[in-house]
Amino acid sequence: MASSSNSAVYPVGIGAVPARPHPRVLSIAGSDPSGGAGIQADLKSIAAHGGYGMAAITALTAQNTLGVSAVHVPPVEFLRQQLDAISSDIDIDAVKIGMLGDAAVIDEVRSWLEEVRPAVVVLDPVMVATSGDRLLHETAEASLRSLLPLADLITPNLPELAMLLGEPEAPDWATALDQGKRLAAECGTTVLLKGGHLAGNDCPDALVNTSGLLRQDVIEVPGTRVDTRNSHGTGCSLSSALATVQARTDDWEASLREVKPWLLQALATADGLKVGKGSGPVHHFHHLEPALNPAGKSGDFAARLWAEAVPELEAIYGLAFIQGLQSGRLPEPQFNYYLAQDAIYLNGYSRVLARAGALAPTEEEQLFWAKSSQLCLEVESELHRDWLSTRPASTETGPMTRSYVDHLLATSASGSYAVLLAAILPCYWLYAEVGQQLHAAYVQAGAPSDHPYAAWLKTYADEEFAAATRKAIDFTDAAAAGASAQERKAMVEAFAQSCRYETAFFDAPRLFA
Ligand SMILES: Nc1ncnc2c1ncn2[C@@H]1O[C@H](COP(=O)(O)OP(=O)(O)OP(=O)(O)O)[C@@H](O)[C@H]1O
Ligand SMILES: Cc1ncc(CO)c(N)n1
Repeated sequence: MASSSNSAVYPVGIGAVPARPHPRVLSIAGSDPSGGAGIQADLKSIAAHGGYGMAAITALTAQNTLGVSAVHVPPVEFLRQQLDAISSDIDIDAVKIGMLGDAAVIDEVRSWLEEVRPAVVVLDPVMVATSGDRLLHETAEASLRSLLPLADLITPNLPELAMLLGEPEAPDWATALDQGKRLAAECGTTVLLKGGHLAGNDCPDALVNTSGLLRQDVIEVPGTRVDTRNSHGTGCSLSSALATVQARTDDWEASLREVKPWLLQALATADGLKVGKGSGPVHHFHHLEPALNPAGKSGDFAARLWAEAVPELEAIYGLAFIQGLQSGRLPEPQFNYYLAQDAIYLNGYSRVLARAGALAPTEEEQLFWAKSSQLCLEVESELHRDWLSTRPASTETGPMTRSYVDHLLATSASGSYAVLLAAILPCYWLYAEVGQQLHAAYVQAGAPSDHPYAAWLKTYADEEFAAATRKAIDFTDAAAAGASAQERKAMVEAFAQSCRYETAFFDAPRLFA
């Protein structure tokens, strides 16, 4: 949770380049109709990093996750028309260059680059697809070499690195680093060495520049290999993400450190996309999926419950209370009302959690609920000590608070552990989800210190609470596995009802404060 919010920080302007929250990024690359590589991957990757993506198509491929079956390179005059149409109208903050196809295309791109001189140029020297198919005509390799000095960053994989130097492929990382240094010195640019083609558990990358442009000649960013065959388009995705982030940070090391965890997570979640029979694409937008959403584990009861929560979550984000909490424009009496009602609610919720402990079938669960019950009371007294002691707020139980707690108490009186857990869960799950989003939005806005609810928002994204939520989800899931069909139906109803109360609870300050 913490890392995803870190990557949302937009620096306020480092070096000479002002921070641009939505860099305009152009991909000059080939089309992959199956969507995993080429311009399709680039546009997703640029958007995933907050950029505005554009694409001038150098070549059309007919390919899928199994391989490339045909390549068509349209007349270069038409590529030039695309490039001119863009640059005559739009200021381009960064360019990513991918598949070029043949020497005529390379010449055209070189002539355009020399004229337009975009601030950031990342060149991914694409030669061979993951499937082994050629994407650059063999006779164009020398032309490609002559394009390298026009780039700020080159991102070869190990076979491409070897080809650019005219040497055999590096058998290990040390040799690759040595080759990278020589290539960087030869063409006077920064080289990003990629470890994807290494054998073994590690997947390191390294920025190399021997002319003093970096903090040191070699900056290595380690990575653990993700066990997946779905890595189609990782190179495209990485280079376009780097171009986008670099336009914001003007710092290659910072850019790589931001992009690499995103790419690793995109690989780690790739299998869930279920695209194609071969090497499928990575999941560019994994960070938009609720972190606690168990959708990947199809068949799980929790996923069934989550489907009930999604519309409610959307309603919550639409509430004036939540929007005001996020923008800081929420009237203070509403905030105070919310805090006071939350304290009252936590007291009732604590009793319900204690009941779950009493019904729990295992000691692990009994302990978890007993501890959670206690924690609730601690948070209640903290609310009184730190927040409510200095704020005027009624101590009367509001109508929504009463209804919600009554619903929980009634469910606990039914005696079914499984149904009780389903009723308990939304308070964890929706709260964790909303808290995480609110906190991420606050960080993304530059964590303004004059935000009246800053201190509150900071307490929201709590990894320990997220971990407890995951446990609560797992216990509910396990309870459902042993429940009758009738009980499972009651679980869904109890869960959905609590979700509705969660929304109503957030809306109550507007109505009753
Ligand atoms: N299985 C993996 N686990 C973790 N990281 C990986 C994995 N495969 C590739 N990477 C990372 O993905 C990026 C691309 O590396 P790679 O060497 O595979 O480039 P490439 O061959 O140009 O990619 P492509 O597969 O798109 O042709 C690098 O950051 C690399 O470290
Ligand atoms: C169009 C296109 N560009 C790049 C690659 C490299 O992954 C690919 N497979 N297809």
